[in-house]
Amino acid sequence: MKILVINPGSTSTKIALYENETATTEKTVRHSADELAEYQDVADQDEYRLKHIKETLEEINVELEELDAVVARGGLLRPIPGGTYKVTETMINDLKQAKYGEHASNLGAIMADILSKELDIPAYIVDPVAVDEFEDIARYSGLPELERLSQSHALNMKAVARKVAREMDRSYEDLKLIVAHLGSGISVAPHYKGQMIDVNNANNEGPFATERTGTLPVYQLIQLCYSGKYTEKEMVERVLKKGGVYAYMGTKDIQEVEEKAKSGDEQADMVLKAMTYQIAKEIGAMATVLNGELDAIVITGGMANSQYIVDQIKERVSFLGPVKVEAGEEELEALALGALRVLNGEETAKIY
Ligand SMILES: Nc1ncnc2c1ncn2[C@@H]1O[C@H](COP(=O)(O)OP(=O)(O)O)[C@@H](O)[C@H]1O
Ligand SMILES: CCCC(=O)OP(=O)(O)O
Repeated sequence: MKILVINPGSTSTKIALYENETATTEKTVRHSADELAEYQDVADQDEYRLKHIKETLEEINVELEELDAVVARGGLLRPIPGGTYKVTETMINDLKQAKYGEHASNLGAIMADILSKELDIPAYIVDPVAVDEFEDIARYSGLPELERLSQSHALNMKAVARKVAREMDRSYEDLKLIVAHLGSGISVAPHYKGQMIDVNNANNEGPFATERTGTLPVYQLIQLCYSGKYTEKEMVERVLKKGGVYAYMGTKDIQEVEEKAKSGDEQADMVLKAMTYQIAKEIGAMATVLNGELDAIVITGGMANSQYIVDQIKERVSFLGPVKVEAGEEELEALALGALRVLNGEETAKIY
């Protein structure tokens, strides 16, 4: 089985070719803020990103016709259980309208659908960002009409949690973990015996991140919304794409900010310290969801590559339990294996 794996992130498109369980190629195409700024909506980037995917296949001498299936990271859909889903028209309609929000992962199913129709092969998504395993108590926000939504890095958090469980010689379904994914957005989730029973919404709650504000002071936010300074679209962009580290430092490159901090830039140092302070606070809050009983805290995602960032978080949370670092992400493999389970008949694809 030759499976094309597509993972569209906020700043990159990760592409892999799998031959059964083995990755024969993995490539990350980085997209600059200027390139992406040309597109009004996330869904408009489909042809631009597909061009990069097709060029990658050409570089490795793979004809499109050789592919047996395509699998992609799933986006902001209605809240659904985890698993592998067939890409369907209903799913595509919700994603194109951004019915549950704008996010780069919405492009996964959209691009997989185009290729699936072009090549007459099946298309799937696995553990999309909309995976919802909340306990009901976690759904309360404080206003009945605003229910909290589970929108997170579910795919990577679950894949990494399983990996850590294997390393601990335990089963994921036996463990109590807090997993913090530090990417363009940040998710901090308590995993209780294989279920992600709470998580800050990585789009608009919790710590500020590379490009996102996270939780904001709500009264001041209302005042800003009604100040006449910004349209609704501009406010959404400010919260999702132009907030967080970017708003303070004018860059989404955390390595650049770290270098500045290390060379004595006080603003850079404070911004990183404030972000790691908020991440540690969120981990502390999630520890209460597990009544303080946890087997490990797992730090993962792109920013987990930074010892500087990891050390600052560890300093504040180590008292809660052992901290394990799984830098980067396991998303491409998790996607490929999710598709393979369906292609091999071990699992039936769910319908959205
Ligand atoms: N070595 C590193 N040190 C610090 N930050 C890093 C490093 N590598 C990647 N990052 C940061 O990680 C973030 C991207 O993480 P990733 O998990 O790939 O996210 P996404 O898929 O959400 O774009 C970016 O903000 C990037 O600057
Ligand atoms: C919306 C949740 C997923 C998320 O934030 O992903 P990125 O960090 O890749 O933007």
